[in-house]
Amino acid sequence: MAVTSTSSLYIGLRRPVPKLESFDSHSFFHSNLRFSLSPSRPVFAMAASPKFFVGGNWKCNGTKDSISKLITELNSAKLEPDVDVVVAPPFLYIDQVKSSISDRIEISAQNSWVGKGGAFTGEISVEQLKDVGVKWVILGHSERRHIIGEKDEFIGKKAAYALSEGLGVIACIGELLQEREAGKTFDVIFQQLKAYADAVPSWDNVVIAYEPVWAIGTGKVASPQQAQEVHVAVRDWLTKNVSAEVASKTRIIYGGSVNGGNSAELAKEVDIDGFLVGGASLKGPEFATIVNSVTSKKIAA
Ligand SMILES: O=C(CO)COP(=O)(O)O
Repeated sequence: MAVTSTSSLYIGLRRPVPKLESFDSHSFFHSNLRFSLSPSRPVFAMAASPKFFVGGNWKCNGTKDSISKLITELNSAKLEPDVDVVVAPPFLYIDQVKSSISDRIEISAQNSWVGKGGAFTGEISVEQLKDVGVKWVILGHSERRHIIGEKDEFIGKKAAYALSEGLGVIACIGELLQEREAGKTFDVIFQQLKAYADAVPSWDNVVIAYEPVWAIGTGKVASPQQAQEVHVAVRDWLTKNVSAEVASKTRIIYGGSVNGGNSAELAKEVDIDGFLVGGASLKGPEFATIVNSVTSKKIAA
């Protein structure tokens, strides 16, 4: 079986397995072969590992000058090749970013209109985003759900429309602190997932971003185990409600207080396929460190 430098293979085994020096709690490695101990990627589902994906969500931050400085930092950063790297500037600066950032980095929008453009004051259409070279859109972010009031069904429709026009969708899900404390984390994220699943015809261009709301902008990052537990649940939900193939192929990335100091530990978890980064994506060198945490997934034998 061919193994390329840009893909690893997961060969899942069910726990328990003997503890060896080269093991962490979820996986061990031999060259490009990846042996997963995750029940979510079982032995019979041998599949190429999804490519690591790191997005920088700049939110409503930046000026022409600060963005120009950030682009200079990103353009000179050494980024591991085996990672999809995406930045999401505010709409107003997309053109500036597109015309000055390295082709290595793709552009995402932070939102898009639910259908074709027209008389929708203040909105930006998918067609317009494509026109200026945008490849991705972040949808269902908790700040749009909880501050602006966007609902599951509306978000699902946006995702379906963006996908139908050829944009990739970074589909956010995540629970509030009180929902976690009430033991409702899985109910909430499954309901959010169902709204996407009911609307989208295909998951080919979807990256799921699990962003617990209590971890966003708070400095309280989820522990690697907390994030892994939810990512496994998401993958299991996809297996049962969409297909085993979609469950195995879809990138599930984590967001919420990710920084250059915690990304490597999080990246070791077998079901964490990358990150959606807020505050730390505004600093070029730190964002590069987070992108490069993909190396902690690859331990040469
Ligand atoms: O909301 C986020 C990314 O979309 C995460 O934000 P922080 O990394 O600032 O916590």
